[in-house]
Amino acid sequence: MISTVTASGLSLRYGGTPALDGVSLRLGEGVTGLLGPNEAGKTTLLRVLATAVPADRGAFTVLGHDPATSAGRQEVRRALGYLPQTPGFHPDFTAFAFVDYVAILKELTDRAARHREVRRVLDAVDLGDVRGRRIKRLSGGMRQRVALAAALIGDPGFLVLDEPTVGLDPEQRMRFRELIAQAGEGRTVLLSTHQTEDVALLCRRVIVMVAGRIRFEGTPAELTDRAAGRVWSSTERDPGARAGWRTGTGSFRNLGDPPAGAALLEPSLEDGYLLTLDDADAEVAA
Ligand SMILES: Nc1ncnc2c1ncn2[C@@H]1O[C@H](COP(=O)(O)OP(=O)(O)OP(=O)(O)O)[C@@H](O)[C@H]1O
Repeated sequence: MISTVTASGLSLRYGGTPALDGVSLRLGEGVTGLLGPNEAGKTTLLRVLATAVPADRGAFTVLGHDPATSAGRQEVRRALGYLPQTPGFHPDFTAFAFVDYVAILKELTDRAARHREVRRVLDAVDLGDVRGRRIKRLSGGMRQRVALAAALIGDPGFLVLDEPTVGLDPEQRMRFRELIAQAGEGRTVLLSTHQTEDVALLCRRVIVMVAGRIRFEGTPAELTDRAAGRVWSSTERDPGARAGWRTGTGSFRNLGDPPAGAALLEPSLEDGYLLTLDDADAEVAA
């Protein structure tokens, strides 16, 4: 993998709590999923990489630019498209006016060329027909697409997406996944999500963060493999399981170290993720 984004030893404390605790990573082209429980530090990592907040320690580069200097920071921002967790829409703006406003901030000064670019990104997210509609009259899924269009302005080489599929219905989520997969062709995308299906279906690589640290980095198949031979079914809750839940069929799905003769099940990416979190807890407790 050719690295397009590299980070080493990124740390950031809010008061006494480390939100990032020595994060080192390498990203390449394609979509990398960022999974982790609430408060793991995912948003903080994305904000640091998007140069919205500086780290206390550590360094990173984006497409060869080092944001430690103001000239480098400017280049990183030029190369960046950022969809934050809560996009700051002005509800009375039309979709076109909002994306145009972002395009102005991204230094697209020629009006005609800028308007062409705004139409291009709105068409790319299938909002060409409603570009004149006010944002307050758009559905939640459409608003997310407006935010994605804004992030795509200027064809950035590094796209940072913070939980873009939250609150979308399954059909909208599927459509959004397609758009993100398309966006991942030829550029580096870092996608924070709580949806393990998002990662299984569209990510080339996956990072799991727990308590400000990276606990896993690899392919979705490697994360799934962590649960190989560690998922089994039983008719009663297995007290020896690290985690277990009743499924729709009434049987229990158990994770951990199976008893002899257990009925092993095919692992999912979610199983691998849950066991990675549990292994991390065990490590902290040890
Ligand atoms: N601006 C801030 N001021 C103080 N503490 C903060 C701030 N931003 C984040 N934190 C703290 O840093 C830690 C990491 O938060 P962060 O939002 O990065 O986690 P997250 O993994 O994105 O969580 P979620 O999945 O809930 O969005 C948390 O303990 C959070 O309370």
